[in-house]
Amino acid sequence: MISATALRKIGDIGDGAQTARRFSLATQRNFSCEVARLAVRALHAELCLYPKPGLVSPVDSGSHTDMDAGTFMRSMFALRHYFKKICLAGWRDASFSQLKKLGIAAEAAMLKATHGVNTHRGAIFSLGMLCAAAGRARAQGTALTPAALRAVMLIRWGEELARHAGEDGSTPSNGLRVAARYAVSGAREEGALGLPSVFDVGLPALLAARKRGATVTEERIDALYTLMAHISDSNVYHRAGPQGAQIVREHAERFLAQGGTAHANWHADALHSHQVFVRHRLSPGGAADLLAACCLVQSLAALEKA
Ligand SMILES: CC(C)(COP(=O)(O)OP(=O)(O)OC[C@H]1O[C@@H](n2cnc3c(N)ncnc32)[C@H](O[C@H]2O[C@H](COP(=O)(O)OP(=O)(O)OP(=O)(O)O)[C@@H](O)[C@H]2O)[C@@H]1O)[C@@H](O)C(=O)NCCC(=O)NCCS
Ligand SMILES: Nc1ncnc2[nH]cnc12
Repeated sequence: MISATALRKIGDIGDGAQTARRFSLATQRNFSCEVARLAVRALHAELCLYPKPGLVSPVDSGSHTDMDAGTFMRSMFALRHYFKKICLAGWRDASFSQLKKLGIAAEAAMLKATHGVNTHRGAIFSLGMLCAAAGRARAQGTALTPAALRAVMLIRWGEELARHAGEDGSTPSNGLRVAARYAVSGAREEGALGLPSVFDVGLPALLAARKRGATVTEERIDALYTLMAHISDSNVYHRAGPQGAQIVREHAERFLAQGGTAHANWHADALHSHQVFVRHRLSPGGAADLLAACCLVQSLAALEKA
């Protein structure tokens, strides 16, 4: 467990209350609009990436029969106000229960837009917490670096996120059912630990690919496969149990062992995985959400440099 003092040091966090007063309402709104725009762009980038094994893209619906790229577009459109609101809430030092209310309302907006299909529940949670952390960081005059975002999230909402992970939830979810049946962790534990799969797994993979000169598509494909190899995706367990999770891990590990997108044949290999996943109805939706979260963290850091 990282101590609060160490986290403060990483985040270089100043006196939040005093710094917050220096910003006008218009500044707060403009910043929140920009963060919301980046969040929607991150979801769009994930959707457009192809070939993603078993996942929906503009090319096809992968392992899904109840949704396509249009469903995701409607969901994204419905979520844009949520990302702005949760960023502003973070700026204004909202409690976790206030953030949760926004998250629950966003889930309802998503379900209305998609006629009951869960397109982005994981993203509402992880990208929502990142938008709130970005707002809080900016209010405190803290840079939007990945380390600072994580530190701000854990310092301000870490305890409540940990409590949320231990709660049963008012309505049973696929994630809770999977956790009870297979004793695997999922989105709740990710949140409680400050999104380690984003900061310690996906983001380093994106950066490593960028460093070797990969294209944007290639760096995102590498990050997606790295996430698939590392996380317990409750969507995969829910649909196909531990055997399905084993198939996902094997494909991801093989792809990465061959060098990922640095391998000349990566596109054909990814297409092959896509076909196998569709045959088994596998869909690593949790990894897809976390990839979008990585893209958001990357663009927030770039915003800082601009
Ligand atoms: C904390 C919550 C996210 C609730 O989580 P819970 O554990 O209760 O589980 P789910 O409701 O199942 O939602 C979790 C979603 O998170 C994604 N996910 C999966 N594994 C991981 C992981 N290891 N790390 C991070 N994220 C993960 C995953 O999202 C994707 O899967 C979607 C499809 O899922 P599902 O509906 O199961 O799929 P189908 O196969 O279509 O199901 P059926 O039709 O068969 O039923 C896909 O679209 C991706 O989005 C999981 O879905 C959070 O919901 C919560 O607490 N909400 C309340 C609001 C709140 O507190 N907000 C806090 C402030 S923001
Ligand atoms: N592209 C995608 N396909 C299926 N499920 C997802 N969950 C998040 N993104 C997804």
